[in-house]
Amino acid sequence: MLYFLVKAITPSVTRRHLSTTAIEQGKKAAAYRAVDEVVHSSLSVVGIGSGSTIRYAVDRIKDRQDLAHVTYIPTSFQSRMLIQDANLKLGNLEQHPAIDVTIDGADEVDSQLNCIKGGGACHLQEKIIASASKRFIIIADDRKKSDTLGVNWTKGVPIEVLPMAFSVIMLHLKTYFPSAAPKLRMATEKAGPVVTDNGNFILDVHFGPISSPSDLENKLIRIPGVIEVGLFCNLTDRAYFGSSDGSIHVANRG
Ligand SMILES: O=C[C@H](O)[C@H](O)[C@H](O)COP(=O)(O)O
Repeated sequence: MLYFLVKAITPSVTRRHLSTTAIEQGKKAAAYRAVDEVVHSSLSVVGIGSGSTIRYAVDRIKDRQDLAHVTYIPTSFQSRMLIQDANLKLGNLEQHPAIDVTIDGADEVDSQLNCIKGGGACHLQEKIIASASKRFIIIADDRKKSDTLGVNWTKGVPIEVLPMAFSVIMLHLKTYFPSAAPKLRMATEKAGPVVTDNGNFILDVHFGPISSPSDLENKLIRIPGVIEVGLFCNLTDRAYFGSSDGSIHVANRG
């Protein structure tokens, strides 16, 4: 009996383990290459994104003695902790409103390098830091590459909203986009909704394939109470997509 049980369980466990490892290898390869190519010792201020991929970029940066003088600007609580734990110089936007380069992850990236971001609810600060950066670089495993936003990332576009406005915004969204099914993002280890680093709520909204991300972004940002939309249009200069075999696809904005 035990033999059959072990036999039945083993293959799926192994497959899941392998695929997670493969994804992590892709993230790491993209992050290492991006740091090696874009974070030069001539830079003074570097923005650090949020999420799981950026951890590898910080790992690579902390091993570089020639980057010890650089000040790093975080995009979230998580990113601030990463900078501090790596003993890198932590800065803020008040002191450094102009950033040389920012590296960040993404949930989906289209062929024009427009992105969906905010899977970790960090897109408000990320977009502010991206807008303050001379160069904005995306790192991701190759699952994130897509022809059209909304196809690979099926959790919806994250929208950060003022808490007192969330139900009004949901009503507006249902009126303007009847099939969008906006959902208030709920926390998993806390009762109630996810509360962002800025004290706001997140709505995840399904628009299907997004043919014109910047038109959609412009419509959504005009809804009163919407603070930021997780669509990053015309911001990314270059994207590094890593595969499990270590190969990397580099895409530049045309
Ligand atoms: O809110 C989170 C950020 O936008 C992340 O950069 C994005 O979700 C990608 O995260 P990961 O590197 O974990 O895929």
